[in-house]
Amino acid sequence: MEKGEIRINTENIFPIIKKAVYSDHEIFLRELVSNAVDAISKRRMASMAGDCENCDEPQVKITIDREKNILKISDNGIGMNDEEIKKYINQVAFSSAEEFLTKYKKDNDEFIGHFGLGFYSSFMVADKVNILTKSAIGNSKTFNWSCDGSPNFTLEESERDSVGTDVILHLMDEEKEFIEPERIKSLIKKYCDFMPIDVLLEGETINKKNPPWRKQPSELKDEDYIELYKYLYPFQGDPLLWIHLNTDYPYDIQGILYFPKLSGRADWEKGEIKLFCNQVFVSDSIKEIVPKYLLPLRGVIDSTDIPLNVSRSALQTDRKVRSISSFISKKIANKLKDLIKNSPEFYTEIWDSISAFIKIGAIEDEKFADLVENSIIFETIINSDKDVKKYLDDKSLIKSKEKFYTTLSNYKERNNIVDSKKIIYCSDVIGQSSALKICLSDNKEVIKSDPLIDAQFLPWIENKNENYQFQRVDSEINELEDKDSKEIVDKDGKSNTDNLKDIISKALNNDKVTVKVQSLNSKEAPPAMILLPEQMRRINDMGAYMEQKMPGLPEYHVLLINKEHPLIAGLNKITGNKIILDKKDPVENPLASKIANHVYDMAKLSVGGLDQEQIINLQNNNADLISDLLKTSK
Ligand SMILES: Nc1ncnc2c1ncn2[C@@H]1O[C@H](COP(=O)(O)OP(=O)(O)OP(=O)(O)O)[C@@H](O)[C@H]1O
Repeated sequence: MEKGEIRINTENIFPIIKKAVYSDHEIFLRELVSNAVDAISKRRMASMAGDCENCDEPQVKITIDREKNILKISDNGIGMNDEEIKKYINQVAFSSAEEFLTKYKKDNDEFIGHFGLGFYSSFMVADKVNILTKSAIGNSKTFNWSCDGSPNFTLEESERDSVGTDVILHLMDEEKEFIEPERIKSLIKKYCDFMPIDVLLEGETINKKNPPWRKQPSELKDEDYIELYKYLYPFQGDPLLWIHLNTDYPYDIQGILYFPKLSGRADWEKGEIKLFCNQVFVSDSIKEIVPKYLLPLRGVIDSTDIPLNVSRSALQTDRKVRSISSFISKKIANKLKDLIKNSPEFYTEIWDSISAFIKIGAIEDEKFADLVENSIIFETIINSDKDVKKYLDDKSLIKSKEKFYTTLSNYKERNNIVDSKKIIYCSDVIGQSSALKICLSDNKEVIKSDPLIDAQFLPWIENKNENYQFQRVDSEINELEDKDSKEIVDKDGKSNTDNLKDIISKALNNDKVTVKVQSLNSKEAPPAMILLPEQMRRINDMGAYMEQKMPGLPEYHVLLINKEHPLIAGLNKITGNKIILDKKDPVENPLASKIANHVYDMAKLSVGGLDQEQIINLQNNNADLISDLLKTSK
């Protein structure tokens, strides 16, 4: 058996390291400034252990020499001696981070660089790079390392006034954009804003410092949170609410997440949270750090615990990332709990804007679902004319701007719902108004559902918890029977109800429509209504959803005839003699047939079940019917 060591041909691997690892040329600046910041942290760490002097004023300076086409990044950090240059610079993929952490026994890793590759991104923009460096430790000399992008370097003694490092980039002709102060200024803003250290360009500090998310929430006012949001996301209006993440256990995570005020559809794909590592901007398009349903959130997450890949433009998707992501969703769930408990009115004001996030989150993530169970609310419609005081005093209702809101469990408790009794909901106050009025006059409480998201969310709740059953307000109407109303029975034993059913069924001549006759004692009840039995309607809705169209009126439906209504009573009367006697063809009475069809069309019209052509027909038939009625009323 032969054993050996795999070797890498530097000539071939060098171009890969220089070009392939990083996608964007501009990130060389982020890498070099991060190295400078790390060097300053290392110097501070070493000085605390008494190994060197700390610098008075840590800073990173960027200088441009237009004539010579040189960009210089200088720091007053720890610097390097010749041995360290050979170890950390000449050996690719060798970082000093671990050694520092071990040597100075630091548990919390505050360094940005770990892979030992970042420095080489400078060869994406420069055809020659010099490092002029003087170590802070011992009485070190200054060294000048130079490399033209080939695997060959030179290292010689040199001069530098003080401790620290200059990285000198001789820019390629095609990368001359990086000699423009405005370009560098915008890169400093992008990558160095909120760094703990001043980054100067031509003597002027360019970066914003003191990130608010590093402060204690008690030190910040609402205005501070809003100001940061507006700085990060200009022209976006104020955020709805924010969550200040500020923990060191189990993860070191600082940050502020905002629920934006979204106009139109939420962008569920984009991911606009800015990721920082130790106050150094890493990326604004990292998606894995929050669960997918929270992607429309904005703001900042700053953590050294997030495992970045080499290019720092993506995450290593591992258990830790998943665990951080569920930690963040837990924090959000806790914030919602806190708001509903302590600021219920404010919560109802923002609820419409955040409910889609929360409901989709619950559907997608079981743990989140359990956490937000009692933070999911519905506007609820009650017949407050009857006993306003009772409702106003009811602690299980949230009152806000003349509206009432409830959680589902409170609804159940308030309405004494056990076993088979269902939660009644209304998805369209106008389209379902007849049924809604009847329910309210029967003292039922009706929750308002969102026609889009709840079409998915309510069946999901039923599936998850068999104690919850929902029924749309127009799926069936309880008989509001007038106890005194007497049924007249003819010689064949047929009642008014049977006769009406016969007459109308014959007149409609449509076996997909089930005619049901009931007494609806409510004053609000119309002569007839379309009812859509719950399961039948859901199947229809689902079909429409699959075909991506609006669910229309299902072919199969129930026509509920209210025999208490004067119109129906009248219909009964005019057919009383003729039709019941004439068993062969009960709709021989053309007026009765026209009235029955009119009643049906009006019921369909009120649920939006007539198309344009049918509406025109309705107008013609109406005119016809009224003419007939006028003839008979001479
Ligand atoms: N400005 C500097 N001052 C002092 N040491 C530096 C400086 N720049 C680089 N070094 C040393 O060179 C090493 C390699 O740097 P490089 O940027 O290639 O990788 P890194 O920063 O350690 O890791 P990463 O690839 O994750 O950025 C660093 O770990 C550090 O020891």
